[in-house]
Amino acid sequence: MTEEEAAELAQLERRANKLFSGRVEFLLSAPQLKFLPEPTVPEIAFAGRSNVGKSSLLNALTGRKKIARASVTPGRTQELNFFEVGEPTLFRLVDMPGYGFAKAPVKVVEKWKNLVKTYLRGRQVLVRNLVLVDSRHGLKDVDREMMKMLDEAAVGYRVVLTKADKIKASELAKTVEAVEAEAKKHVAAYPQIHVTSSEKGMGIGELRAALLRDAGV
Ligand SMILES: Nc1nc2c(ncn2[C@@H]2O[C@H](COP(=O)(O)OP(=O)(O)OP(=O)(O)O)[C@@H](O)[C@H]2O)c(=O)[nH]1
Repeated sequence: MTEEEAAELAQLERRANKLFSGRVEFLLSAPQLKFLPEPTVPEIAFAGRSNVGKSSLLNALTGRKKIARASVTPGRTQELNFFEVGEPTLFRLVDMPGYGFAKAPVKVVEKWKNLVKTYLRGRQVLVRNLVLVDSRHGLKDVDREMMKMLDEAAVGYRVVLTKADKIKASELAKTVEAVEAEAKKHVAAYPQIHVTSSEKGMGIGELRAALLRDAGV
């Protein structure tokens, strides 16, 4: 990276930090597609297995303690939750229901697939997706299914490792390498992945800056 590029990135990060610490507001929950908000601004959606740390990451990004509910009961949310960022609203963050919950009844899984697939394929303002993956576990088949679904829907996505504080640096490096190698094989995935810890604030500034770029603001 040249000095100029580094300065530009630092400036973007400062702008992103300021924006995320400003107005971030819950807009609505959509249990069905007919409840989606008007497609007036770009949207960035968050996906991941139940308990991956999605609510915690949303809270860390927005600097709030509980804008999104962090839960101890996996697989609870079955709606798309919309949060607005900026005043006036510049873009939205969309919390998608967690997947891969082993005890979920077939009907719940079907409902999830239907809602998520249709949203991903049909939402014109959806500019980016984040696929969250637990650093300790790496990619699971359910994540690969999600990535395939995004490839097919032609929605570009970033793979984000969560809970990086929970494993040793050497283990983390191995996981990063393995996940990046796999991401390169997916047409819609960014080749570089993000490493984060909501608990320690690791990778949060960089991810905020990336989201600003994605939203084109
Ligand atoms: N050590 C550590 N723990 C984390 C981190 N992020 C989340 N956790 C913990 O992991 C558990 C699950 O986190 P959530 O943020 O509720 O996960 P979720 O993906 O929103 O879960 P669902 O609501 O089931 O979809 C909680 O006990 C969090 O405190 C992190 O960066 N580091």
